[in-house]
Amino acid sequence: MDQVFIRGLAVDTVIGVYDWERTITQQLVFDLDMGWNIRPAAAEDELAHTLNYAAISERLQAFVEQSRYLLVETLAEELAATLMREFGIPWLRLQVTKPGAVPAAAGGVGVIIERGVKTA
Ligand SMILES: Nc1nc2c(c(=O)[nH]1)N=C([C@H](O)[C@@H](O)CO)CN2
Repeated sequence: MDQVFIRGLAVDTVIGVYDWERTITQQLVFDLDMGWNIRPAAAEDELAHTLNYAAISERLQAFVEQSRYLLVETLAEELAATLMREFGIPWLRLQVTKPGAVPAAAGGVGVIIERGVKTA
């Protein structure tokens, strides 16, 4: 299956389990791979036939900015379900990185989820 992707999309939001985290915003970084057959869009050179990564990025930013979850797990699940429903995405892989959470972890910490069905 072909994929449309978004890498390193940074969004500030309220996230975290500790009291001090409820009073500040922190940066999260999103990497998203979305299964899609891109051949129809390529054949007709037509945006309407593919996943519009700009529109999906905007929706992701809006969703995350207004969210107030404790866990990155919950945010990932709810965000994935929302994007799949609204954009008709059949399969996705979503990585949510919380860069500042563990200072010694230079590459950040977070979760990766895959949801939906990846067809050939
Ligand atoms: N698996 C997870 N572990 C932790 C989370 C989380 O969301 N998922 N969150 C925290 C704290 O909020 C942490 O980020 C504060 O530095 C700890 N572990």
